[in-house]
Amino acid sequence: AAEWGYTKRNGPFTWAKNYPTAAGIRQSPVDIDTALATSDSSLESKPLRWKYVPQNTRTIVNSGHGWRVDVDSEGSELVGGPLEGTYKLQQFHCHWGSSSDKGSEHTVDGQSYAAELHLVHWNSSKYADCGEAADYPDGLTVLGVLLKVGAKNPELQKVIDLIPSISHRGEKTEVKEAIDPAKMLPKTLSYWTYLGSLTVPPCNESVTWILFKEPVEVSEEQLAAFRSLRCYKRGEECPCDEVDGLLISNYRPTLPLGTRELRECGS
Ligand SMILES: NS(=O)(=O)c1ccc(C(=O)NCc2cccc(F)c2F)cc1
Ligand SMILES: [Zn+2]
Repeated sequence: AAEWGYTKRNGPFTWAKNYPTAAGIRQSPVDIDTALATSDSSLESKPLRWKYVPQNTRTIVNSGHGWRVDVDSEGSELVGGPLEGTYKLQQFHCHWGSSSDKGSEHTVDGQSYAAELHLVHWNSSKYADCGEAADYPDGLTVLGVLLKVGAKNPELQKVIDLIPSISHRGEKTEVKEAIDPAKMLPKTLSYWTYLGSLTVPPCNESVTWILFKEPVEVSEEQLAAFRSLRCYKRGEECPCDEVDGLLISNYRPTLPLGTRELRECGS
């Protein structure tokens, strides 16, 4: 079957054909209607806490759907807030648009941001690895960070510097200069949280979403670098009808929150 992607032919509105879960009732992303959010004292009482090991960021790969930094989960942990048990960092990646007026996956009161960073964690208290965890409703937690145009982001610059060496799908390279995921998080830790899914096929409904309220800055040049990735393999012709196979946009439009609860912690 034609590989899923973000063009008319293989984009988000076609995914349910090969991935029926994509048509489920616990899908992500969603629009955060701030008026609907309920503040929850139990969230306030258990602060979200994380520990990352910068030296454990191993490789960066062009997945064909964007860049992804794979991490050695050992030594990392995410606890507290809405979470039960301990979650370990598996990878982080980004979503963006063809221009900086769009590109985030979650929107806030209908407003899109220029991009969105996802730090993907799996429940190591209950499951053996990320792949197994992805099959359970409490298996994964993704920390989402909204990115807006502004100053150059020094930590993300370490990713940008590696993009030329992973220009085509399937290419990967060692991350030599340690990238500290903690440095890519906003200063204030207020967040919204709800139960959702992977935002790409197979769209497993196994993600506790934690989306920070405060956006983090990234420069136009850095966003342009993201869009220079290609969605096809070196030596192959471009399959996608995207402008010469450039990955100019890789965000899924929002799905209905439905009857799901949206909670918030912090102002
Ligand atoms: N954008 S996001 O943050 O919601 C997101 C997070 C994780 C993954 C992932 O792990 N995919 C690989 C994967 C893992 C387990 C099972 C699978 F089928 C699978 F494709 C994809 C998207
Ligand atoms: Zn993502």
